[in-house]
Amino acid sequence: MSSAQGFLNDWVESRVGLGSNISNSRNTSVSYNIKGCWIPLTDNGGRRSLGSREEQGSVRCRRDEDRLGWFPPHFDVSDRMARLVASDPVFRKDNRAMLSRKELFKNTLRKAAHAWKRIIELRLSEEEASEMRFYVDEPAFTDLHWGMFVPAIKGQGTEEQQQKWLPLAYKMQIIGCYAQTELGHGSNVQGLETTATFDPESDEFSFIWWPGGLGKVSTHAVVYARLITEGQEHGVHGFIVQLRSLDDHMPLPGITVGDIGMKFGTGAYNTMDNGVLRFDNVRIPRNQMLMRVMRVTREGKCVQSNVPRQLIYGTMVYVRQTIVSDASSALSRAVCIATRYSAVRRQFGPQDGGVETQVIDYKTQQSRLFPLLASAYAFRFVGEWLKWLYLDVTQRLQANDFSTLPEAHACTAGLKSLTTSATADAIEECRKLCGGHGYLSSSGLPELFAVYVPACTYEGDNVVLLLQVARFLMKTVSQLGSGKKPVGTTAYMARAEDLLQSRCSVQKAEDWLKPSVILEAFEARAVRMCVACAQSLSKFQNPEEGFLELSADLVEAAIAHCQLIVVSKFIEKLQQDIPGKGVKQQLQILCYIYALNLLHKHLGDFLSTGCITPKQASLANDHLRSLYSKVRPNAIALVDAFNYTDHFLGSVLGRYDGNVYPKLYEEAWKDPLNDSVVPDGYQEYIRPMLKQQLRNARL
Ligand SMILES: CCCCCCCCCCCCCCCCC/C=C/C(=O)SCCNC(=O)CCNC(=O)[C@H](O)C(C)(C)COP(=O)(O)OP(=O)(O)OC[C@H]1O[C@@H](n2cnc3c(N)ncnc32)[C@H](O)[C@@H]1OP(=O)(O)O
Ligand SMILES: Cc1cc2nc3c(=O)[nH]c(=O)nc-3n(C[C@H](O)[C@H](O)[C@H](O)COP(=O)(O)OP(=O)(O)OC[C@H]3O[C@@H](n4cnc5c(N)ncnc54)[C@H](O)[C@@H]3O)c2cc1C
Repeated sequence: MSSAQGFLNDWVESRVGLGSNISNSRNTSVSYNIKGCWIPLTDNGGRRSLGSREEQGSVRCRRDEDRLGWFPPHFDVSDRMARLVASDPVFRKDNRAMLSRKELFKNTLRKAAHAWKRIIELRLSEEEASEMRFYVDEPAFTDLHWGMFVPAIKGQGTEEQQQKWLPLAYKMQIIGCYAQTELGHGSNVQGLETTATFDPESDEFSFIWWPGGLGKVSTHAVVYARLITEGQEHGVHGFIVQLRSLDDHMPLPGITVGDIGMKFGTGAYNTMDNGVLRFDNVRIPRNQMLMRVMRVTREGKCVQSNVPRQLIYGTMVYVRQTIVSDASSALSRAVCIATRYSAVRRQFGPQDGGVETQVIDYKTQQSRLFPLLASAYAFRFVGEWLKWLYLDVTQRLQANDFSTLPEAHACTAGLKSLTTSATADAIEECRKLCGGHGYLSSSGLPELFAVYVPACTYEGDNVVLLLQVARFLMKTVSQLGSGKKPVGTTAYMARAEDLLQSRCSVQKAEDWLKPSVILEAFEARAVRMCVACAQSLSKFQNPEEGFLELSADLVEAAIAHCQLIVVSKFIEKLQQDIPGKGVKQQLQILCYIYALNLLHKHLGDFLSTGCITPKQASLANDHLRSLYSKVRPNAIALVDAFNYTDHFLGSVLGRYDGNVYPKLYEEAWKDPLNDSVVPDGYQEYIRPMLKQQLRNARL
């Protein structure tokens, strides 16, 4: 169930918004707030001086009373929380790269405690608290507590277990993590070696285990282990295990726990205490096994409930869905920095010695940057749709309708994989788009990359997840002749026969402006790649062997299917009423850029499957180029629309006021190396070397 349910219900009697001390005003040349983001379309050719906000025109900001479609975050909430965080010195983050791991981690604890205090003081709603966590912008143990520990108990615990554990978790009287991965097993959950053996004599389990989880904070964990009762194995299940004393935080007997050490980058994900945990005959009461899927009786008998055992993986489905929306946020942030800086940066220029050219005006810059801008919007829309799909499946599960679970699994797995891979690559591309200054820590991009890139691995390695999508697609294809009609995101496969034959109708570049033409090209490509894989698979006597042999092609087919989902949800979004002068038109342009850029990048697929001809590919490319010119005048407005504060962006290059160079200079002097003019070590190392050379020279 969504974390939107029951949150803090036990202790917050009424939910009130923030007090009036937090400014909600913002002057800008605006027209429309779409899904919590703001599109202030400019009328000055997009070349706003990047001056202070007060210098911008002050057309009244239109609120999103008539919000559209799937569940957009409230703009007001988001804006208020961003400002609340930005104005609070405890949430300062510009010094992260300079801190030692211990200082960094302690500072994270301080921020988490302060955030919790503010949440209580201000009686924040769940939505507000969640936005606050977003703007604090620092991975912390609380993410796992709220994001995985609580959902695991909600999804896999019985009513009775929920009543016992959730109030404690909601009040943070216990802090939990999600301990599933072992030293030797992450992707292969069924291969976990940790065992939970039921001992009917004492009514307790014993564990031996090695997890990745929270190394320094959690008092409890949901631990995944293979259940053994009466000498028989019953698959992997979740168990609530207390790790540390609630009095002095010392590990309980039989438990060895600690941090796994520094990870990629400075700052970045090192604010998180990923941990190592060893159990040595730890015993827990029987009723601490999460028993919604399977119950163990007092006698040690296993009783299967009517819910599918895949529900044990339910927490991962929930988190994968949130990761898709997070991808849009991380990507929009990098794109905002790169776009603003590209408008400030000038290189080369007219031969007559006039002002140099803004690098954003180079077609190469546009062809690298604008597809990323389009992707940020595309991922936002698909993320909102996925949230809807997730809520829908959870409601169905409650009514014992499990029919849409496989699709929900395939969509969350596939879109998590697609969007995180694209976002990680995009952040790195944005760094390069900012030239040398992008490599500076103060650009904000190196840390953003370092903190973001593990999203390609956690919650399921991206390739492993695409193979899950491929499995689902092969099943769908194999059922095509059986009368079972594919539905939801695979509904297009019902038209497989037509799509296998269809010919793209494009004759001139503008024909690529028809959503139906784009959709059909993506559908035909996906269906043809899936059917080709299915045909190759059918040649193997052993399907599992075939699956392994063809896995690289299957991954490509899964990507084609997932890209189709993103394109189709973008197009669907545009079929809705979108108020605001010119907004829909801008989004349409971004939609075409998203789709045609994918087509260009994956031309091999489209050509080799015969979906389009080389001539049509060339027309698509011509059209793509012309679309970049249409985005250019509004590029700054389209990134201002994300409404990120300078605090959140954490980037000198992405500053709203465009005052990049003086601030870069200022920032450089803040480095501890510049605390003294002559560096520490001069006397020991530099001086003797120089003197030696002097002596040698004299000789
Ligand atoms: C007060 C403040 C409030 C603030 C609020 C704060 C909110 C916080 C927001 C949340 C932020 C969260 C941050 C998260 C940080 C991330 C930290 C990272 C955590 C982790 O990484 S946890 C560990 C994750 N581990 C994995 O993902 C492992 C990946 N492996 C697997 O998922 C599986 O093993 C597998 C899917 C790859 C294969 O499994 P298995 O071998 O069992 O499966 P089969 O291939 O045999 O398939 C069996 C059938 O089951 C179906 N299936 C598989 N998975 C699922 C699923 N998840 N759901 C439904 N069905 C599933 C398969 O499709 C098969 O079906 P079939 O019909 O039989 O073919
Ligand atoms: C920052 C971070 C935070 C994490 N937080 C948590 C947490 O809170 N709780 C938790 O339990 N875990 C956590 N994890 C662990 C994470 O979930 C796993 O690392 C992840 O699921 C990948 O599993 P693995 O490490 O076993 O990779 P592996 O499966 O060993 O992957 C290694 C390579 O093998 C390939 N591969 C694996 N299987 C196949 C296959 N069947 N076919 C083709 N290729 C394959 C992969 O594509 C990859 O290239 C975290 C990890 C990171 C990096």
